[in-house]
Order: sequence, then C-alpha cells, then structure tokens
Amino acid sequence: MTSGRNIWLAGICAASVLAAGLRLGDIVPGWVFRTLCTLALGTIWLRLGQQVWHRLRQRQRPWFLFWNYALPVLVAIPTLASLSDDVVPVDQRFLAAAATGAVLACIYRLIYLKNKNMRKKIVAGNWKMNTLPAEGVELAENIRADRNQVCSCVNFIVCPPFTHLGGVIEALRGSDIEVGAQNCAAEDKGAYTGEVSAAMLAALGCRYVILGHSERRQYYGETSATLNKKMAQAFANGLQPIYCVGENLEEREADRHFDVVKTQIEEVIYNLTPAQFARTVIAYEPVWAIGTGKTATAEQAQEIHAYIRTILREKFGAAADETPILYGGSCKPSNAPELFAKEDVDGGLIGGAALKAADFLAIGKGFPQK
Ligand SMILES: O=C(CO)COP(=O)(O)O
Repeated sequence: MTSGRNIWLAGICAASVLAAGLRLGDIVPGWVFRTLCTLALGTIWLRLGQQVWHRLRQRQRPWFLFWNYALPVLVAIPTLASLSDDVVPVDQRFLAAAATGAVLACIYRLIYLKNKNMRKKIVAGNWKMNTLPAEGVELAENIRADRNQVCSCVNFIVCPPFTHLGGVIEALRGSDIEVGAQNCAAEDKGAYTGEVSAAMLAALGCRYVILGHSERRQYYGETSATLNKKMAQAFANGLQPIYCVGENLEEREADRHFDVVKTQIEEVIYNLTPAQFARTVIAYEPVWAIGTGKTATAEQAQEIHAYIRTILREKFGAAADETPILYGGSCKPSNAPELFAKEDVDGGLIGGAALKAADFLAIGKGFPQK
C-alpha cells in the first residue's frame, strides 16, 4: 500500500470513529452513522481484498492469507450479523464491524512493513546449453519428484534449451514448477532463420523468458535496442521477462558497477508501462561471478540489489517494493542462505547448480524460515 492509500484508509477510520462519537452523543441520526460505517468497512475490505488477490496471484503464503484475512471475515461477519438487537444494538454491531476492519488493516500494515519476505521468492534454473532432451526431461522429473521437500512459498522456474521445452513442460504439467525460455526473438514472425518467437514459446506453455543475460549481450551483441524489442514481444505474448543486469570484472574494479547497472535498467526497464513492470523479474548477475565459482559476497549483493530497487522506485514508485530481484553467479546450496537472508535478495538465477535436481531444490531451502 502506498502512503496515499494509507492516508485514505486512515481518513475513513477516523471518519467512522468521529461518527461513532457523534452517534453516541446522539448528535447525528442512526442512518448517517450506519452509512459511514458501511463505507468504512466496505473500503477496508476492498483494500484488503485487493491485497489478498495480489498475493494469491503471486502464490504467496496461502496459510498466512487464510489466518489474516479469510478467517476473521468468516468469524466476524456472521457473528455480528446473527446477534439480535436485544443483545447488541444495531449501531454497536456496525461499530464493531468497522473497528474489526480497521484493526485488521492496521495489523496487515504492520506485518507488511515488518515482513521483509513478502515479495515473491524465486529460484530459477538457467540450464544454458546443457543436457540432451531426454536428460532435460529426467532432470525436470527429478526436480518434480522432490519438490515437496521445499516450502510451497518458493517459486521454482526451470529454463531449459528450446529443444527441451515441449518435453519439460509435459513432465512438469500439473506441478507448480514453471517453465521459462532462455531467449526469444525480437520480431513477431517471418524470415528470421533460426529464431524462436515469444508467441511460439507462449503457445508451448512457457511463462517466463530470460532476457539480457550477459552471455547474450557479450557473445551475441544484444544491445538495449534489441532488448526493448524482445521485452515488447514477451509482454505481447503474456511472457514474464527475467531481465538480467550486471557488470564485468573491469567495470567492478573501476568502481563503475552502479553506473553500468543503472544504464541497463534505464535503457530498458524505464520504457515499460507500470502494468508491464509489475510482471517483470530482475536478475543481478555480476559477470565475474558467473561460472567462476567466485560469488559476490552477501553484502555486495545486498548493496547493489538495494541500489537497483532504489532506481526502480524512482521510476515506478512503491511498485518497486514488489519486484523480485534475483542474484545469479555461482549461487549454490552452501551460499544461498547467506545471500537470501539479505533484505533485497529475493532468490536466485542459478546456472551450474540448476543441473542437479538435489542442488537446485536445496537452494530453495536457503530462504530464511518464518
Ligand atoms: O549465469 C548464471 C545464471 O543465469 C549463473 O551461472 P552459474 O550459477 O553457473 O554461475
């Protein structure tokens, strides 16, 4: 919730409390008081409902949602409705209902502010150009077989090579493990030999696409101009981009990493609409840590993730607080807990360690336990 919404919420609560005072002092008629309470209650529940819907769409913490929202509604509303006028007069029932809503809204706000892990937690595997199709399907099946060893609050995504997508999607059908591609074409269709369009990927059942990976920028000359077109294709076909940013060793040593990442974000992410931005995942992958066994320290990762969130906030406001920012670069089961404990590290984009089901899943156990 933005502060503007909080002010709106606080205003409604204050108005109903004021109306209650006026009513108790018999200064306003009952219908004015009840109308105000109904408005307050309706607004509060609508606001909470939007939040629940948003969290459900991100498949977050179903039990948390149940205890905090559904249960109070299930208990409070029928209880208040079933009381007869002799037991509790109607005005007081309205007041109690509005107060319940207001208290829950405050509790929600406190949890929201305190809980640093409300963002979607993601562990995505970038298989790169590894495994043959049958091996890829076997890897997917193995991940699926033991997936229940990891909290359902962790979202697993696998990104196999194009040739494996059909088989892997089939192997994972009915599970909550999602599939992404490692790239897509910048054009929608036509004479582009060797390219695979976003529409083709979506038709197969892909939900994500990795864009702007440093290997694509470095070996295939992908520029921000190309990436803008690829992002547009992804969104036009309902794919969620996992947009990669990160500096190379030379840039890190010259202390230019903040500028490099800023440019990569400004030239592509800043062109998105708010609705597109809300569907975007960012991955910070320092090139010097990819496949080298050299990981950024948790402090280095947090520093730049927080910086990325700040520049996202400058353009998209509070929506940036919901954007998952993943770390990638020699992430493995042994270092994931330290990295994922950091406030702005919302998961990982995993290369080498994603090729072993046990390691990939073990990385998912690296999130702080609540
Ligand atoms: O590039 C990566 C993921 O996209 C990271 O690769 P590694 O985990 O093998 O370093």
